[in-house]
Amino acid sequence: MPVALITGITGQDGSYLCELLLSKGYTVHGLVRRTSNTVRSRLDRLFNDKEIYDKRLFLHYGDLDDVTTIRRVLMKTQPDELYHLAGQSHVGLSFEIPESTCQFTAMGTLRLLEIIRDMEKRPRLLHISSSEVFGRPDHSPQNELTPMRPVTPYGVAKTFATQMVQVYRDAFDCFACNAICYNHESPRRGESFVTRKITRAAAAISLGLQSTLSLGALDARRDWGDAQDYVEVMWRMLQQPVADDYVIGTGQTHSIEEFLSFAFEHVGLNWRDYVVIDAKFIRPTDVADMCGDPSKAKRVLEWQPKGDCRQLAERMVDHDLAAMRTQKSN
Ligand SMILES: C[C@H]1O[C@H](OP(=O)(O)OP(=O)(O)OC[C@H]2O[C@@H](n3cnc4c(=O)[nH]c(N)nc43)[C@H](O)[C@@H]2O)[C@@H](O)[C@@H](O)C1=O
Repeated sequence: MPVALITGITGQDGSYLCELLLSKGYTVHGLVRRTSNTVRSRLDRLFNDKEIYDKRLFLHYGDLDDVTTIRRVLMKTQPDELYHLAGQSHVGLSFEIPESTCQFTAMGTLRLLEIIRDMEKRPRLLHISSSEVFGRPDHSPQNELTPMRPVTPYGVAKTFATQMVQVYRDAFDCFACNAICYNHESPRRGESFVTRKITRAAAAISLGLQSTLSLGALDARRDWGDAQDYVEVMWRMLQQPVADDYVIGTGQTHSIEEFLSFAFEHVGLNWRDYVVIDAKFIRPTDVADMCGDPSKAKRVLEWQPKGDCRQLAERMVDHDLAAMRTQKSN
């Protein structure tokens, strides 16, 4: 039975990946941060399945800046595959906390690479990189050869981590891959990211629970994919004979205004009646129009991005409506 270790298992991607690996017969270990909040709602379904939780899913406390503990967990679990998804992932927040963003996102990755380098039986490593590494590229769509020119603290931290993965692959022969992911969303998306903020607001406004939605700049365009679809491709990357980097996107972009329309139209409302611009959500620098070229992933990994953005937005609104209705009736 293959063994996987996931950092960031309680997040959107980590929880979907955990489900995918369990469905494929893996034993899954997850690294979780010790906080006073023990609610891990994205994993609830799995915790309630005794067969899985007792025998094939194990959580270990450990922070990315705690090398001793991470080394101990790696030595104890001896994973075949290590999916490194943890880190400070909010771009806007990275302007407020650049040091800790770099500590976790950049240095955290280097620490993992250093431990793997010393291991007798090295796990295959998947590092989740980001389209933010491209910053303001001079061509669109971007692919694996597009130069990295980040413009945000988060983008800089991800660039460091991505390039370290390449260095450890080349210099030390580690099986280490970068999944250069564009935005990917789902009903499990964190509530401070723009898509989920919008779908929750559309649901809440339609139920009379909220009256306005405060946002920052609305002109950016993003290549929004489906998170569940993206974890499948992460797994495929580690099944290849050779480690490599892949751009993971849909090749299509939408503006925030379009996403607003998808979500609000679904509940019969016009977003223009509710959105207010609040300067506190406008970033000092932002990437404008990000579009991924997934040709290599399609060709080598035989992967086809699924779904469209309107359907994704509608699915998220439906989820938020259902959750709010349940809460309201309790
Ligand atoms: C690929 C990349 O994808 C994500 O980063 P992101 O693209 O920054 O995602 P977001 O949802 O925070 O912002 C999208 C856009 O929406 C604008 N925007 C307007 N008003 C609000 C607003 O009120 N909140 C937020 N969050 N954004 C807003 C904001 O300025 C930006 O232009 C992360 O997963 C990251 O980890 C990652 O790797």
